[in-house]
Amino acid sequence: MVLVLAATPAETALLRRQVISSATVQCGGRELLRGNLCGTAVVVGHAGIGAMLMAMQLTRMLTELRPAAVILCGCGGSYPDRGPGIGDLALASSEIYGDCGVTTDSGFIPLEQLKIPQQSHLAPLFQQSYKLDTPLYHQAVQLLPQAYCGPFVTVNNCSGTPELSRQLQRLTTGICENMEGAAAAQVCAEFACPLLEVRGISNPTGTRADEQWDIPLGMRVAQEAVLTLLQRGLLNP
Ligand SMILES: O=C(O)c1cccc(C(=O)CC[C@H]2O[C@@H](n3cnc4c(=O)[nH]cnc43)[C@H](O)[C@@H]2O)c1
Repeated sequence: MVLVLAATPAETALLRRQVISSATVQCGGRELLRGNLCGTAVVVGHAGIGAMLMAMQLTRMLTELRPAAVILCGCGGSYPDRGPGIGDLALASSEIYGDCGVTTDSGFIPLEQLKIPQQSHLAPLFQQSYKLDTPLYHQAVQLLPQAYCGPFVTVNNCSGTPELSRQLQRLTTGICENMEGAAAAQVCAEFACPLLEVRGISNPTGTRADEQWDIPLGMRVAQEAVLTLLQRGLLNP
């Protein structure tokens, strides 16, 4: 079974309409949809917005459901001057915590570079980025040749100004900003569960101008990509 996961229900509405032989299952007091999507056994669920809710809900789901893999889908922002534009599809080769660290007069210091003692036998090590270039990712790259592929950046503080946007792009070389991916990658790494992250671009980062945002389009593009992947035999070669 594959767990198809998004932050919000709007990001799976199209997928849920296509699930057949469906039944509702409970996880942590929330409803998930179990069934068959394009010939693949799936559970479709939602974590809520942001890294904390993603970590909490995904931990529950992996513990209770034990999926063979997770596909995280949703909308995301694209950094200026690089890669995808609105309505394009993006696949994550890695996930980076973009704003975990310290902002100083001389720039941003990633948390991983601070001299905080960590003891892995007592607590999990903090890791700034997670590689997602697994066999699942490489299969998806082949099945979705139109997709932009590269690092994704997860933030709590979204880049609503051109300055912050450019800074994050320069520091990370990311192609897509979001609020959940690195947390999903961290939890999946802990559980040794393969993760694929697929996002449709809903907006450029650095602007809040309404005419530059199309959230329904970003959500649709990501879901259509999930359908294409399953129809083309991802996980069922
Ligand atoms: O109102 C704003 O200026 C604003 C800026 C960034 C994001 C939001 C959201 O409400 C997005 C929440 C939701 O969508 C994903 N998402 C979509 N675009 C972005 C983005 O440019 N930066 C970060 N996250 C984005 C995100 O994964 C959340 O689930 C509002």
